Amino acid sequence: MPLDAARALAAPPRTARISWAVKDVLLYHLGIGAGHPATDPGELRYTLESRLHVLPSFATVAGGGPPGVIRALSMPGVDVDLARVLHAGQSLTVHRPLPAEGSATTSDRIVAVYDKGGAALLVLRTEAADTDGPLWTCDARIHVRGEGGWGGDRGPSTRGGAPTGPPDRTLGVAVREEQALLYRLTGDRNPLHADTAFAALAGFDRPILHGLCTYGMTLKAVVDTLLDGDVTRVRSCATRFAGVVHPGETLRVRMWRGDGEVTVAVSAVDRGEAPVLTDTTVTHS
Ligand SMILES: CCCCCCC[C@@H](O)CC(=O)SCCNC(=O)CCNC(=O)[C@H](O)C(C)(C)COP(=O)(O)OP(=O)(O)OC[C@H]1O[C@@H](n2cnc3c(N)ncnc32)[C@H](O)[C@@H]1OP(=O)(O)O
Repeated sequence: MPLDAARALAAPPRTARISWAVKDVLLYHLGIGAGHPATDPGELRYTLESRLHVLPSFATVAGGGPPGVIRALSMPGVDVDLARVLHAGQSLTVHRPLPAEGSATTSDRIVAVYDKGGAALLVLRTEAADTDGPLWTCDARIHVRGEGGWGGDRGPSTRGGAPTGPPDRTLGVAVREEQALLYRLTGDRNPLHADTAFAALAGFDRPILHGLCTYGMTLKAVVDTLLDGDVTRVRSCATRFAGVVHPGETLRVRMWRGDGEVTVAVSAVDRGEAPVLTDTTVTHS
């Protein structure tokens, strides 16, 4: 059976040792569009080792990618076809600022399996710690088309939305044509993001962008626009991947300030403002 919810939930956590270097952080920042436009000197904090700050979303790729992507999809009780998988949501809590180089022990396990009828929704939790204590906790929500309908728990029912009032800040963010090809070098080599033939198997007419790439681009937009470029102020970032992003298109990032948090909505400008990220919140100091 490709998906056995009880077995997946009962499986013990998997642990791994990961490490990363300055070069990995620089590559990640390029992968999410840092340095664009190249004329902005502030971008050097993402692209020059002597001024390097680590965007907390680097946690989602530290050590060569989420201890998942393909590995997450082949654990006890989970053996699903990659062409049926979409990233549906992501949350990250950083327990302290990420160092530009380091090593950690990660532990990951499936913490929920929801039966959405036509699909299953898996929640994969990853916790990372080093010798000084916890570093980050991530939850990835993974949508598996065609795997629902076993009569299991449907889970929470949330419909994507955004605040109704005018945003405090709005930013246009260009996604480069080669963005997915660059981003995949950070670890997620899912052919969905590079190979037109594979994208067709998943029901798309061309490769789509990694959800975690849009996630990083959005967090960077918030940090640069509302947090004075200070990556250490970020505490958490949660989002729902409500619609696909195509390399080469322009995104509109709308931000609403709250008390210690920013609510964000991202849409595709040239597709009638189709929602891309909804239910997005960045908490900060
Ligand atoms: C660490 C491991 C990481 C693994 C990553 C995987 C590998 C990567 O390479 C893959 C990718 O990056 S894919 C690219 C990024 N993702 C996308 O582009 C997906 C865009 N979203 C969609 O297409 C649809 O929203 C879609 C298809 C996701 C859902 O659309 P619909 O079927 O129309 O569903 P909808 O009606 O919106 O919702 C159905 C039920 O599911 C719940 N739900 C959906 N997203 C959720 C989320 N993020 N969190 C919680 N619940 C969520 C809905 O609430 C709904 O529940 P119910 O029916 O009970 O109300």
